[in-house]
Formats: sequence, C-alpha cells, structure tokens
Amino acid sequence: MKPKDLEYTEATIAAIATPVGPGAIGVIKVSGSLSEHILKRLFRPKKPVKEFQSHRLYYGYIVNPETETPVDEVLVTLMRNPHTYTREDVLEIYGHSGYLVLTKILELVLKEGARLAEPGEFTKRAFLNGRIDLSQAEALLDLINARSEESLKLALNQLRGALAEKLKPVREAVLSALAVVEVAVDFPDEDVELISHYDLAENLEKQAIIPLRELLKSYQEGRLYREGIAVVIAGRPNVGKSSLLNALLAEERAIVTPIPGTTRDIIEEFATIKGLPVRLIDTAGLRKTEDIVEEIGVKKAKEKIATADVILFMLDGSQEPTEEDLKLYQEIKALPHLVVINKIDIASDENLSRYRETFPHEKLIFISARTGEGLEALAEAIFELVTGRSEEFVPAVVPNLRQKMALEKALVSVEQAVSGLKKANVYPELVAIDLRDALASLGEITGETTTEDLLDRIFSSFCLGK
Ligand SMILES: Nc1nc2c(c(=O)[nH]1)N(C=O)[C@@H](CNc1ccc(C(=O)N[C@@H](CCC(=O)O)C(=O)O)cc1)CN2
Ligand SMILES: Nc1nc2c(ncn2[C@@H]2O[C@H](COP(=O)(O)OP(=O)(O)OP(=O)(O)O)[C@@H](O)[C@H]2O)c(=O)[nH]1
Ligand SMILES: [Mg+2]
Repeated sequence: MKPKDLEYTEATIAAIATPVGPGAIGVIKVSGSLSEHILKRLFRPKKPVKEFQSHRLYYGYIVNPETETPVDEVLVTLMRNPHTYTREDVLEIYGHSGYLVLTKILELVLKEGARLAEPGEFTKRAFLNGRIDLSQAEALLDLINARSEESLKLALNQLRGALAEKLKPVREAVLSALAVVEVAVDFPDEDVELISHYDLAENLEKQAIIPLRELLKSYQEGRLYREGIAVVIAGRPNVGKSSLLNALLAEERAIVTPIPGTTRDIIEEFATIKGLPVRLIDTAGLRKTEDIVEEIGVKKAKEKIATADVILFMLDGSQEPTEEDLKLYQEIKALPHLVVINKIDIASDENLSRYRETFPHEKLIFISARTGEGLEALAEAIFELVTGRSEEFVPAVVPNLRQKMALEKALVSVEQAVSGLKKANVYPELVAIDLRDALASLGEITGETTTEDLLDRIFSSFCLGK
C-alpha cells in the first residue's frame, strides 16, 4: 500500500469525462470542496453562483479570470453534497467538444486549485464515501465494457446491487453462528447451548454453503458472457478463412483473393454469437514458406491457435483432403476445435464423403462462406462447444474472477466451520476462527475488507473522468 496523505485524498479532483475530439458536447467533471469556488472564479452567468440551486443547469461563459477573455459558451450544473455521484460537491461543465476547448477549460480548473483525477477516482470516491460497494463499482466497469445484450444486462443487475443482495443472508447466517460460538468461547464452563451444534451446522449448510455453491456455479455458467471467447479461424492457405470472417461480420473486413498466402497479419474483430461476446480472429494460412513476412504471419497464427477458446479448423471442400490438412489436424486435435468444411457450394458429393471418411470421429460442419449456407449451424456448434448447452442460459448474477475467488475462500471456511461443529468434540475457538475468515472473505467482495492495492488495481482500469 502506498499511503496517500489526507491532502491527496481530500483534494478537489477534475477531469475531462468525455472522449477527446470533435463532438457536440464535452464534459468536465469536478468533485470536492473547491467546486463552488472554481465555478465562481471561471463562470459568468446571468445571476450569481451563490444563488444557484443544486442540480440545475445554468447558462453562461467560461472565462480566463485574469483577462476575462471568454473560452467557451457552456452549460454548468453544481450538485451540492451529499446527493451526488461522489457524495462530495460535484461540478459539471458542458462545453463544446474539441481538441483544445476542453483542455483549456480543464487547465483553468486546475489553476484554481483542483488536481487531475486518476482513472476511476470519481467512482473510487463514490465507494470510499459509501454510495456504492465494491461489487457495484466493478459493475460500472462491466457496464462500460459490455459488448453484448447479455453482458449489459448482467452489469446493470450487479450495478443495482444484486450480488451484495444475494450475499446478505449468507453473511447474516455466518454472523449469527459466530455469535453463538463466541458465547461458548467466552463461557466455556457454562453449559449454554442455546442452539445445538448440530442445528448450527445444519443452518450454515442451508443459509451459507448452498447459496455460495450456487453463486460459484453461476460463475461457471455465466463467465463466458462476462469474459467473452476467442474464436480462431485456422487452416491451410486459400481454404476460405478470411471469407468466413467477412461472412460472420457481414462486412468486407479482410482481403480475399484466390492467391494462397493472402492474409499475413492477424485480423481481429468483435462479433456476437448467440449472445456471447466473441473475438473473431482470422489468421495467415498455415504452410511452410520462404517468404519472411508470411512466415511471421504463420508464427503469429500458431500463437493464437494455442490460446483459442475455439479453433475453427477449416478445410476446402472443393478439393480432397491433403497431406498438409492431416498434418495440421494432428496439431490442433487435442485443442478445443470444430472441423469446418468450406466451399460446399462448389464441392462434389464425392469430396464431401472423403472428408467424412477421413475424420470419422469429428462432427463435421459444412458451410459456404460465399453463400452463407451452414453459418447458423456453425454458430450453434461454437456455442455448444464452449457452453456445453444448446440453449442460451444466463444466470441473473455472475461474479467476476476476483469475486469468485473470494466466494471460494468463504465456502472453504464455512465448510471447515461446519465440519468442526459436527465433530464429537467441538472446539469453539477453532470454529470461530473459520467463521471470522468466512466473513472476511465475504467482505472482500463488497469491499468491507480490502486493501489499497486491490482498490488501485480495480479503479485504475477505469477510464479517466469516470
Ligand atoms: N451528467 C452526468 N451524466 C451521467 C453521470 C454523471 O456523473 N454525470 N454518470 C456517471 O457515472 C452516470 C449516472 N450515474 C450517476 C449515479 C449517481 C448520481 C448521483 O448523483 N446520485 C445521488 C443523487 C441521486 C438522486 O438525486 O436521487 C445519490 O445517490 O445520492 C449521479 C449519476 C451516467 N450519466
Ligand atoms: N466457391 C467458393 N469459394 C470460396 C468460398 N470461400 C472462399 N472462397 C474463395 O476461395 C479463395 C480464398 O479465399 P480466402 O478467404 O482469401 O482464403 P484464406 O483461407 O483466407 O486464404 P489465405 O489468407 O491465403 O490463407 C477466394 O477466391 C474466395 O473467393 C466458398 O464458400 N465458396
Ligand atoms: Mg486470408
């Protein structure tokens, strides 16, 4: 933890909250006790700032206070604490978005005593000041980065506090078990068995272990909607890999030619398959080559193949399978893959049966990147391979990796407590330790127990001005 002094954490912070560049409106956000002072110094409205009502828009000019030269015509709002995003006074200036205008306004704001906000610092303050918990802060990140309807829904659900809500009864069960166990610790000689150890264990199983297991299961089922998958299209040159990329994107993204060795670099684009966010990756055709550029492309293709969630191993149905195809198949067959036979629009039945004979243990997927035939079946096969299901299923709450790890720790601790309670000889001190560990792990999720390091890691992945 790098300790930050009070001056730093209590400073008024400012940032441009919108993407920099020409646009209709750009927003400068300010949070902290200097907000009103800054507004008075820089803003020239029709009536004085001290008469401004909170959360109302006012029209005027931002000026350089030293020269009174106008910088921009703007709308501003001053939101007085505590009913604000950060729980501090918040000032927002809506200016014209341009390369220079917003920077000029920001510079003036900084001159009046604010400092530049760190990425995520507004949201970090919302957390530190108790407006949101850590899981909600993380949900904001998910919300901004969501690339599919399902991911967006999950993020919104978590932003509304769904995860913390689910954990509340778990926490209460552990807390009340701890209270009972602590009585036993404090009064070891008295026979104050208010609730039998067995009932206590049973209650923990029902109220804590089962819900924790359910949440961990949701992680498994839903994590793909949160994290997305990488689908790599691989195969010999000229089989139609780039054509498939284009067909799936419905856009002429990659160059397609009849010349083998057309694609050299990795081409990566975003797509959605049955609600799953997908990184679709087109690669250079795999072959031995003397061409230095192509060789690098082949090397990069192999790196992508090694880390793919799904490899679409593509073959040219208009030809017979080649030696090269079989060799490549040996390289990928232990990895998660689908065998895709392309160009069925011009393939002979004879060739297609050849493929069936060559790959008797594979469920071949026949497509035409040119006509679009079979693409629906391909999407379904990809979905089934990664999810193990045929139908879309998104749990209501899906923890992220960090939360999942904390849930696992909590589960282990509660399980230990339960097995301790079920022993003939119960040691309440030990059970109490397990229960306290469980509470600490649960607290990590919502941020009651946390470290500066963890906070830095989470909030620094936000955008500036968020
Ligand atoms: N102009 C503007 N638009 C924005 C944001 C912002 O900061 N400014 N937001 C930034 O992410 C998002 C909205 N999120 C927000 C969440 C809470 C509060 C807030 O002031 N909450 C107070 C008051 C609520 C009320 O009036 O009922 C509170 O919870 O006490 C504001 C924005 C998206 N749109
Ligand atoms: N008839 C037919 N032709 C196709 C189909 N898919 C691709 N082709 C043709 O096959 C040739 C090669 O297509 P590409 O998509 O460039 O093949 P590639 O696998 O990306 O090739 P490299 O980048 O060289 O590895 C082009 O002439 C395409 O028009 C298809 O489904 N049917
Ligand atoms: Mg290509």
